[in-house]
Amino acid sequence: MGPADSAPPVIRVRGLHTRFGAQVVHAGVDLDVRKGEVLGLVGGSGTGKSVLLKQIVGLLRPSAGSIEVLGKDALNLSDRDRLNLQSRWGLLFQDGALFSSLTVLENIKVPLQEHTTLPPDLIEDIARVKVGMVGLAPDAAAKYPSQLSGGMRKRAGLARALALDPEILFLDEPTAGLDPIGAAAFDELIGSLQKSLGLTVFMVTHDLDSLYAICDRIAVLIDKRLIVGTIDSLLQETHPWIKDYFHGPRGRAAVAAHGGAADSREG
Ligand SMILES: Nc1ncnc2c1ncn2[C@@H]1O[C@H](COP(=O)(O)OP(=O)(O)OP(=O)(O)O)[C@@H](O)[C@H]1O
Repeated sequence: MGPADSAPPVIRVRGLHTRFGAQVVHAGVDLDVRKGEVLGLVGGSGTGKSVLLKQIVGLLRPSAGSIEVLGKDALNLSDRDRLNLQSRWGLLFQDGALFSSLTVLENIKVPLQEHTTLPPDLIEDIARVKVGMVGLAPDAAAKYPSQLSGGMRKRAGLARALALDPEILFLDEPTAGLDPIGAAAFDELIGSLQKSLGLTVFMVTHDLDSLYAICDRIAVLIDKRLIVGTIDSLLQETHPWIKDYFHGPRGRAAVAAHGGAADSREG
């Protein structure tokens, strides 16, 4: 069931360094994201998770190192190749980042209008399919973002991220701001879309429930580098931050909710 270890990585980061003035954020980050896996990126506040995501999608440039996405050198792309690569991933930021002056349907149409030459009626049909795909009622299509709940806005943002049938889905704190039931429903939606569409998912999160529910592997940003493993392997790590994170009260609650066995490993 799990993604094959032998498949070439969809995202490959090597020797990444990031510096903002005197502040060093990353000092030798290495990462392989495998095709078809859900990788969760966690770490303390301000450790550089969002910066890493932005670097992978080309919104920020690292100080040194290499980033390959879908076999392309993401730091040295022509404008044409960049546009082409951007059409192969979907991006969902925390608040959905919808255009407030456009309806849900119009928001979903934007990437189709920007990246394809499909006729308007086909774009309309595709956008309506995406509305259904993320579990929004058909009448949500005509609403403006301000008329939606936080959960609906996230779903609309997800529909837009899926507009071009991407190979990779990037999510930054997808469940932030949702109540536990809404967050669990959103996790379930991402998990089922990932399976049915064969997506590779790269997700920055603070949500331990999300890690247990849908992540195949977890990358922990710690001491300016990444430690990558499965939940089971990370439960055995001795680094104090990782121990606190997975064995602390929230970690125990997540284990209890998802039927894991962290406590038995603590003794
Ligand atoms: N464009 C930028 N210019 C200068 N400093 C930046 C920039 N973007 C981020 N930083 C700094 O880099 C550090 C890492 O920021 P980042 O947003 O990646 O943290 P994070 O791990 O996502 O944190 P959180 O979990 O709190 O969202 C922070 O100290 C932040 O202030």
